[in-house]
Amino acid sequence: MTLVAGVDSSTQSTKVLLVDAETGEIVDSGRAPHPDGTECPPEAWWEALQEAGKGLLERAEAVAVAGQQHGMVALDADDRVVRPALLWNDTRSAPQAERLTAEHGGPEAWAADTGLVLAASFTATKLAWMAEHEPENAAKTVSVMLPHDWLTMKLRGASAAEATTDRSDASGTGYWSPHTGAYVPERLVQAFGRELALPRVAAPDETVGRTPWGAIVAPGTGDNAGAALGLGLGPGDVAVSLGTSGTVFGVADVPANDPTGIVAGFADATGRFLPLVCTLNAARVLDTFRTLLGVDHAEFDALALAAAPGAGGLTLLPYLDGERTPARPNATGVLSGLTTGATRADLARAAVEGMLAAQADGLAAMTAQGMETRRVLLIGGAAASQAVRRIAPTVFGVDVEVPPPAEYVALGAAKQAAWALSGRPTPPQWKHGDTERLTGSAAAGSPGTAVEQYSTLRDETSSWASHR
Ligand SMILES: Nc1ncnc2c1ncn2[C@@H]1O[C@H](COP(=O)(O)OP(=O)(O)O)[C@@H](O)[C@H]1O
Ligand SMILES: O=C(CO)[C@@H](O)[C@H](O)COP(=O)(O)O
Repeated sequence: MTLVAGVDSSTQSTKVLLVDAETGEIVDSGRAPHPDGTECPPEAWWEALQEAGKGLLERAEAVAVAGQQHGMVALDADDRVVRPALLWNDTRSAPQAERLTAEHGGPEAWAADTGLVLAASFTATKLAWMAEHEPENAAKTVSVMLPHDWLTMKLRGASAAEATTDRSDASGTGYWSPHTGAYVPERLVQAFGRELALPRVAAPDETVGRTPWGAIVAPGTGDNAGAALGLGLGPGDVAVSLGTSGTVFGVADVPANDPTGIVAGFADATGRFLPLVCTLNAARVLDTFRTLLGVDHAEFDALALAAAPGAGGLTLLPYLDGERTPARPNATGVLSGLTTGATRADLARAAVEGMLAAQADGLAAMTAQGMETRRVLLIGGAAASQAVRRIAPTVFGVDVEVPPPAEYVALGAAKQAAWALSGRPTPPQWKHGDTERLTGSAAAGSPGTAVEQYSTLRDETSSWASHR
């Protein structure tokens, strides 16, 4: 049996899958946690990769790394990390996002040039923040790359000069064009004040190097593009991924061009495109309320499912760690409609409904961008929640399909590794088990539903100074 390994270096942990290259059957897996926080020394990801991949990686004939998008890994002339990586969910560069947008052509020009309207998540704004706030670190920086680029370089034992990235992760920087497939050096200079060495953008199925044990290394990819590849998304398929981030995405033949900035014009891992909406708050919203209620996952689900739809009028605006969609980087959560009649069950239900309603906004934005939605697939850590599965169709107003539980990002990375190893023109078509289909009754947005409660509160709070 030919084995390949797929790595998902995501926000909270590293997951490694060892997979049969022919069938996609998962033979073995490992996992290791990452430190908490919105900045992280890249060495911690490398240690987690060693731990999660112990006894697995050396058995693989090909390896690929998918990773959390956008994180700024800045390196000096000796390829040493200059400062802890600023992650996609770090909102400190929101003022730089606003300034760069205003000073250099406005949202339309950025969307046309880079597929993105700048938000604090994107790498360009993090570079601008470092240039403004840490001039000594900025002066030392000679190259910049993304988490999966850095890990891929480490796996190959390569130097920064030899480093590679892929289209999907390059498309989340703010200095790469999905239209031309090339970097846009002027945008990088506008952000950082000067040029920097950037990783070469490899072809989707390229072999970019070898590991010390002789396995081939594929280019890797951003985590959402990894999930799209792992799921084998086709026309009309839209994935909703509930990890630290909540993401709504599908594959397309042309890049999105959304001057409102809600839908990002990313590229995918196969040569196509990946329109995507991202919220900063998803699985951790449930973690926070679960901890406050002092219950485990199963007890939390039972509570949420015991409450009536609408949670007795209790409504959560789930922007606990600031928010990207809508663009409220300094926002905090808001709980509205609290009465003496509120129950623990209402509180759990409000958390689930508020988190899902924010994703419903993402689905609506994808439709507004012309993305056809024939099937909604629910994945990510919080898709394991029975409450999320049962409540999602009622909040989204459409049936939801849950694929068999798996780490689809790591599976996508493994599929890319198998593709590079095979030398074939297209990725392997691995079969998954059957999806579970869940049906809801309430239509999204109709009066009295969670979406209506959420959107009213969302709009009412838009004028709050703390939410602008
Ligand atoms: N049964 C469950 N119910 C709700 N949330 C869950 C459940 N199992 C795991 N999670 C949550 O999923 C999250 C991790 O998901 P994951 O997709 O790996 O995140 P990330 O990709 O951001 O690292 C954690 O916040 C965890 O608490
Ligand atoms: O910023 C984005 C997408 O634009 C996030 O989706 C990150 O890529 C992190 O993903 P998770 O670790 O939450 O899966």
